[in-house]
Amino acid sequence: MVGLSVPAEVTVILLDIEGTTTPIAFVKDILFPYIKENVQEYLQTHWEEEECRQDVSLLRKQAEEDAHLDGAVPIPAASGNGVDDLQQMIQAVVDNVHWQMSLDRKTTALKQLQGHMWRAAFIAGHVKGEFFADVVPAVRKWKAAGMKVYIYSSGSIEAQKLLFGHSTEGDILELFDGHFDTKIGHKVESESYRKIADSIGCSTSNILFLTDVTLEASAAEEADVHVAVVVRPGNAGLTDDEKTYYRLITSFSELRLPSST
Ligand SMILES: CSCCC(=O)C(=O)COP(=O)(O)O
Ligand SMILES: [Mg+2]
Repeated sequence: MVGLSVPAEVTVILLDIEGTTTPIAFVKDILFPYIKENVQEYLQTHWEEEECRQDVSLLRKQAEEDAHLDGAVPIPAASGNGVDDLQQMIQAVVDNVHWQMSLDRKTTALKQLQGHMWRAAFIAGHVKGEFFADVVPAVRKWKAAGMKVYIYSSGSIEAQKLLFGHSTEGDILELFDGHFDTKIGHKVESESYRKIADSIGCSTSNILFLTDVTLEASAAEEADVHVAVVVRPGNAGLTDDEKTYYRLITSFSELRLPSST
């Protein structure tokens, strides 16, 4: 039979976003350029607001942790010395954000700011979440079959909700039972998957995780989570060993649930 049989013990499907539900091109060509082009103006406009202050404070803490990295951009503490000081500080934050994005870093600090910046664009309808054509029909089918479906992405939970709540398919947030981001842990660490299972109230072996990134698949597998690697147009290529080792799917429609014929 064509497709991938989902083990009978699986009751939860956990989905990555970029490269799994959503083309990498949408994130890299639409969402990320929006941040790079607008971060300076965003900081100028929102600097005094509490949410923005917290974002900057988290970025500053991250910059301190990153100080040992090649090319790291520090964010000085505020000295309160007037307009020049403020402009220098904003510039440092802009440079830090650009530096982190040039490395496609998945820090909680960067992802939190990005989520806040995308909010206006999604709500105004300037940006709409995009999904591969098989995604929404498959998720509906899984839900009808009694599966729980969760999202686990490096994108902040707030950004995830914007993507699914303001999409080309309308508001499809109701299809998901919950969301996880890097606040629970990084996707390449197996402990994150144990914490996710605890939070859902199931065993790790009840979860099937779908992702495009083999490092994430490997971390999940180490925690006894079932995994399948999703191969989509525009995704990074896999080595021959990875192609042999992992169960691969090119569409969610290839998954065969235990009760499916
Ligand atoms: C609106 S979700 C933003 C996606 C994002 O910022 C990201 O880093 C995606 O990473 P993923 O873990 O989904 O591959
Ligand atoms: Mg991904």
